Amino acid sequence: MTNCRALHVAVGVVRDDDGRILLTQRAKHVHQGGLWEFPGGKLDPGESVFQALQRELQEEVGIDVLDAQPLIKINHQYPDLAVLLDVWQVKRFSGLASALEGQAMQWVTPQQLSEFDFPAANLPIITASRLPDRYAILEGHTTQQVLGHLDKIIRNQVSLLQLRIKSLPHAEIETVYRAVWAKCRQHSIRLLINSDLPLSHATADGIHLSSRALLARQTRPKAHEWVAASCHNLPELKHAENIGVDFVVLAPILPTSTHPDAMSLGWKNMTALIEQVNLPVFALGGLNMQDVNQILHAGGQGIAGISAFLS
Ligand SMILES: Nc1nc2c([nH]c(=O)n2[C@H]2C[C@H](O)[C@@H](COP(=O)(O)OP(=O)(O)OP(=O)(O)O)O2)c(=O)[nH]1
Ligand SMILES: [Mg+2]
Repeated sequence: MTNCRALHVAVGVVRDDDGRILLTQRAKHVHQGGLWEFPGGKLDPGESVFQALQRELQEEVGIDVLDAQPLIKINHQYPDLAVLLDVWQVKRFSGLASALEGQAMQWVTPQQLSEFDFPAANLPIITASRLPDRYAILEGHTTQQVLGHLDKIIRNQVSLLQLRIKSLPHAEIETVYRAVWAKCRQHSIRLLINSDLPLSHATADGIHLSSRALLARQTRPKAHEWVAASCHNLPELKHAENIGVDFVVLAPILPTSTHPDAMSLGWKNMTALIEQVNLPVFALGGLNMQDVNQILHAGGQGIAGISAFLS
């Protein structure tokens, strides 16, 4: 829940043309001093987050933010201070970044982020900055249909994929997995395997827990680089956050053609739920690419979908 007395801070994830991210080091004597951070600072009275972001990045690193979109909101209670970190992804900027306040500054790859010491609130920001705004879910009734869907997903430049294939005949699952994994490696797509599939020893980039599998666990599954989970309500979201899941899919947001009568959350409940966890949340159900902007402004990481990427 948003804490009204929390210090509202605009934070920028700035990337250069090679995809490296800008980090600065906080001065020794300030709150969270000596730790590395994404540049940014407190909102002035009456300022929007975007205006504060523009001002702070001009003051701290001398760049002009031309375009930015929300990435994630973090509510964090430090022993001495509550903060609301409103983290935006800078899409376009002008000027050459330089450390205008005498602070150390570095451009680092998303992989290198884990080598730096950040304030405790920053872990989900780092995760969010390593994730795209689209998460495709691969389904299909036949091997041919699944592989056809995968080709369309690749053409739509999706870089994060869940192998779900629950509608596929059992005997075909292993063969389809092999073909999908080979294509994912070829196209640099991160692949997560749904925990309900009989593929527990298969190699992939991670595991996607069904909500049932999520609730059955008290700890994060080991030996997976990425752990995601399906959630439908606050207890599931909180459980995912508590056991250290990296990101979640929240569903269903809108009614779908396959489940027209199922209860859906709607935009308002979705926004309220996302606000209560510090996790990257993909929205799923009845959504299409035109909805991405609304999802981002509601605090979500982006859109997940089975059919959204098949056009
Ligand atoms: N900018 C930034 N602040 C962060 C991050 N993580 C995190 O916990 N914080 C906290 C530390 C501070 O309590 C607060 C940001 O305040 P700040 O010291 O940057 O604010 P400011 O730039 O307006 O500073 P000043 O003008 O008062 O010197 O948010 C982060 O990644 N970036
Ligand atoms: Mg600052």
